[in-house]
Amino acid sequence: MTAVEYDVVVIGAGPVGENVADRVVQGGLTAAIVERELVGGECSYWACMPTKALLRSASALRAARQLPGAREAVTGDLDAVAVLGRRDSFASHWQDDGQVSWLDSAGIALHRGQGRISSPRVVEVTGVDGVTTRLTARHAVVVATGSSALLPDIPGLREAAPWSSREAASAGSVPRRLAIIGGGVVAAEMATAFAALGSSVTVLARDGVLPSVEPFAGELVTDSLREAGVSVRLGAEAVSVKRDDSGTVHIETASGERVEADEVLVAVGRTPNTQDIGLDGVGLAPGAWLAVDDTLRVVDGGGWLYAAGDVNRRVLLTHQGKYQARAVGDVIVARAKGEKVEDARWGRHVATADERAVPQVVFTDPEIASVGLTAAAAETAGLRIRVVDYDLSAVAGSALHADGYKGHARMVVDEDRKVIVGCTLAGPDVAELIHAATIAIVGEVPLDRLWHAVPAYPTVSEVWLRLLETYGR
Ligand SMILES: Cc1cc2nc3c(=O)[nH]c(=O)nc-3n(C[C@H](O)[C@H](O)[C@H](O)COP(=O)(O)OP(=O)(O)OC[C@H]3O[C@@H](n4cnc5c(N)ncnc54)[C@H](O)[C@@H]3O)c2cc1C
Ligand SMILES: NC(=O)c1ccc[n+]([C@@H]2O[C@H](COP(=O)([O-])OP(=O)(O)OC[C@H]3O[C@@H](n4cnc5c(N)ncnc54)[C@H](O)[C@@H]3O)[C@@H](O)[C@H]2O)c1
Repeated sequence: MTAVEYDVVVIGAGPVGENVADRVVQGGLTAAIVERELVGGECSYWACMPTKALLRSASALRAARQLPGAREAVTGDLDAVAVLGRRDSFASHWQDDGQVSWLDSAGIALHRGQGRISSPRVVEVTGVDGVTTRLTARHAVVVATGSSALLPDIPGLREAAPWSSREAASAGSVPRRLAIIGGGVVAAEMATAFAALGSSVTVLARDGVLPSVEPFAGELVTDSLREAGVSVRLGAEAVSVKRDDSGTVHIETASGERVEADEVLVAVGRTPNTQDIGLDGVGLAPGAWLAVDDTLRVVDGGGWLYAAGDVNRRVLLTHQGKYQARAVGDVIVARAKGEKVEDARWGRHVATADERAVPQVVFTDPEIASVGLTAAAAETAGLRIRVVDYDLSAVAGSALHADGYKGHARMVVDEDRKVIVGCTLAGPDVAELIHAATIAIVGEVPLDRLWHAVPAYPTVSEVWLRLLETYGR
């Protein structure tokens, strides 16, 4: 067995692992990264990038159709083959050469294969050829193995060969009929995409559509999916699934409804990739999410084991995982060099924004851009809040942006501190607006001062002025 020593060994070369390794190398340490599939991870090939590529052309087409003059210039329907082709290039045709070159240029050593922790600070990598390499980390091992789609225990589901988000994101053709089990982010985005691409889509949304965002946002998306011809069945729970000999999938719900489809996509959440990474050898439970302390060190992990990104379950989003990666990389370097660890709230070595300042954009029609707490979450957290709502279509910039612009904005104010703790914007092209709210929340900018942040006229951002006026001075 070959044996190599590095300062830091990272398991998983998704966006998070790559950023951890880069950060420690920039800090003057050596790093190796272990990857069993493609360097770049879920986000690059089966999640963020391909799904957003699937959605973007339809969104541009909708925008053109909402404008007289442009509408008349649109002479055909969405070209599904061209959309899938553009998606292929955004997934780099499922080749990772570009990312491997980047690792090289960043000075990070790549070991391909399944990584398993065999003893403290030791990772064994088994390649496809069965050859094992032993990597010893002088300072730290970082688990950045991400998550996989969860398959619920519904009779017949596994045998029916369902799609997970991977098959949806990388689909080579558009099924005539697509059924989706789940109503969360993946379900809402993929229903939007495949309906636009020409599928007849049915969504079985047991717990509602986008139940974790403000209720008005989920309602707007539900209405618009229905307008696009999607059958959205709220409260419907799939209880049995069967694929017959002709390939048709039959789904039965708890209330006895029956749905037929050519493919069924299961989108009911994620499970951590920790089943086969050697956790039992260091006294941790295989298959469990990895709990971490404020500096992202694994609880009961001996002090040398860290976990960042999806696998620690703090936030299952690329940008937030990369934010954690910067903190982890820096804290490993600080500890290795005996430097001061800055672990107070908002310190350099902690990911404080994970708690209450996480932005997310759901690329549905309308887009849902949110950051921080919903009104319900703020109340559950015991905050004394005031909810400020504004009709986004009443803003001059929105009316100009598209005829019949439909949208809504909500700001949640902590009345004791007079700062914003949450914001949700629902409307066409609101994605780029949310960073202003993120800054206000992270910066804890007092409302009195926000009055002096004047949005340009006539932009959709003027909703900020309207929200403040509605709140009152
Ligand atoms: C359909 C879909 C769409 C999404 N869209 C967005 C979006 O628009 N914006 C957003 O912010 N987030 C989005 N997400 C979430 C985002 O994809 C994840 O939060 C992100 O990929 C997490 O990054 P990660 O590095 O933690 O894990 P991953 O990207 O899962 O990478 C982990 C890597 O570790 C490797 N690995 C695992 N175990 C081992 C092992 N034992 N040995 C070696 N290698 C191993 C895997 O092969 C993988 O390459 C989406 C998710 C899905 C499912
Ligand atoms: N644009 C984005 O930022 C984006 C896009 C896609 C995915 N993601 C990330 O990927 C993660 C996974 O997305 P997801 O949609 O799979 O999970 P999710 O947690 O967003 O939604 C899963 C939904 O399935 C429901 N559910 C759970 N078990 C069920 C069952 N047995 N039957 C029916 N419904 C059930 C849940 O109530 C929930 O609403 C999310 O956490 C999200 O952060 C982000």
